[in-house]
Amino acid sequence: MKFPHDFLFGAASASFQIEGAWDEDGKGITNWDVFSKIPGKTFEGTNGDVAIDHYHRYKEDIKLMAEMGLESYRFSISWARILPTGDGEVNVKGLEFYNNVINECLNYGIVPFVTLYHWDLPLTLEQDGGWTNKRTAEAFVKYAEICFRAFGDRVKHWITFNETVMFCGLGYLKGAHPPGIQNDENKYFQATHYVFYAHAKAVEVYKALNHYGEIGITHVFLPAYSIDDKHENVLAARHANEYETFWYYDPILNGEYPAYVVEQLKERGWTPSWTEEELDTLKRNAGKNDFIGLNYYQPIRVKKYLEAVSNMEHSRETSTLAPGNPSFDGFYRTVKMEDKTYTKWGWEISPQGFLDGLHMLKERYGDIKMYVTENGLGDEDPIIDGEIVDVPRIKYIEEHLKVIKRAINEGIHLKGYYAWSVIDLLSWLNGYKKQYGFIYVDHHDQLNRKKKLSFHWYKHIIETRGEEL
Ligand SMILES: C[C@@]1(C(=O)O)OC[C@H]2O[C@@H](O)[C@H](O)[C@@H](O)[C@H]2O1
Repeated sequence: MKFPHDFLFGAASASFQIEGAWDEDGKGITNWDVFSKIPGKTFEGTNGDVAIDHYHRYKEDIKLMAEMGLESYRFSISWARILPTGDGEVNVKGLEFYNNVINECLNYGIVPFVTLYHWDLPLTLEQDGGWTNKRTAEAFVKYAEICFRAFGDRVKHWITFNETVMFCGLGYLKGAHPPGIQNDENKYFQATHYVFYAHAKAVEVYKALNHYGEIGITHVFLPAYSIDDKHENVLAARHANEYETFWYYDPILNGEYPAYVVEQLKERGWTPSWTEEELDTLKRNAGKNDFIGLNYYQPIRVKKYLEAVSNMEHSRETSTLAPGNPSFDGFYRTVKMEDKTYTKWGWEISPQGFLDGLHMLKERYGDIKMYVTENGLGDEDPIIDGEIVDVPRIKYIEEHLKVIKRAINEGIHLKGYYAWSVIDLLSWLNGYKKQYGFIYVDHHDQLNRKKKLSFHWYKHIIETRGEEL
């Protein structure tokens, strides 16, 4: 049986990770332009100055996507190319670049699926408190409206934010992302709240424009499962799901925060300084979301943790989501299980964990449309006689597509799959070592592109609409 005719087979990227041209054509400086140049912050000192030079090679890259038969391309816009100072004057050359990318996609019949924020924040806003300052939320809404008006005649699929838990958690708890703050729970929860507020306002603005497209948000999907049936470990899994999933999905889809977390924040003095107007904005716009984007890579296996963790010392290594670390509040820790399989970076490979988690989401949020906006295998791809033979990636994606097809047959409202990533690109914490792409980039030979084995495999899957899976 084939995937439904309206199911989109896609692949994804992000501006900072592919574009380069960090200071070209009027682009403003971003938080990552600065943070990635602080010694020790990134793997082998990699930064986005050149990345894979997509800014100059986007026509070649999109042509390769068309050769793969890609139906949709998810990419992000760099805010600082559009508004170099975050909320000041528009940079026309920034609009021009993304108009060119969008038009190139449409020339090949590739559906553009645009992420407005994938972690690269204009530096002026970061320096003024970043997401802990309401100014940033208001600036985001201005930026979003400029993009809706500039591209909305051709872009009909919009994602406001990518993985809020990552840029807020790594920014204010682990310190592995800008602004590099560790263990500041107040800033962390405040930042997440202003992101949700900015999202709700942007949805309201988009709907008022009557562009007849769709808008949503992309969250990490990290379903937590207890390592066994012990009551304390089952409670630990509930706690993990409340803080890592429901805290993120409830304010978007239900328009209010999960009571379990709100109560505990009150007890611990971590409640954001939210206003009635902000909370009402969440409530008023929750029903206007057209979809939720899920970035699924792995579940987490948790057990109760019994030690105080205040002022833990974090590092890039403890921020890679590999199991073994305690939660920020010390309530649980993740566990590497003997009977599971893991990637080279210690992420569990569990298509079943995804299927079980999808049913958990449907139970809590109903029939909301969902896209898998990221899924893929980070690996060091084997090269045999000059060919990139990334069989593990083919197996990983194949198993997850099989589960997605099964989920659809079990009534889960899934409408598309975007592999991370369309092309090998710069990883925030892993430089160019952790590859995800269908297309190889040769950093030893002028960033030349080369089709991997998975490129030809995914092309076949798209052509046959996954009938054999
Ligand atoms: C942490 C990590 C990784 O490097 O494996 O997770 C998978 C993928 O998620 C994306 O949203 C990030 O933009 C991309 O860089 C990747 O980041």
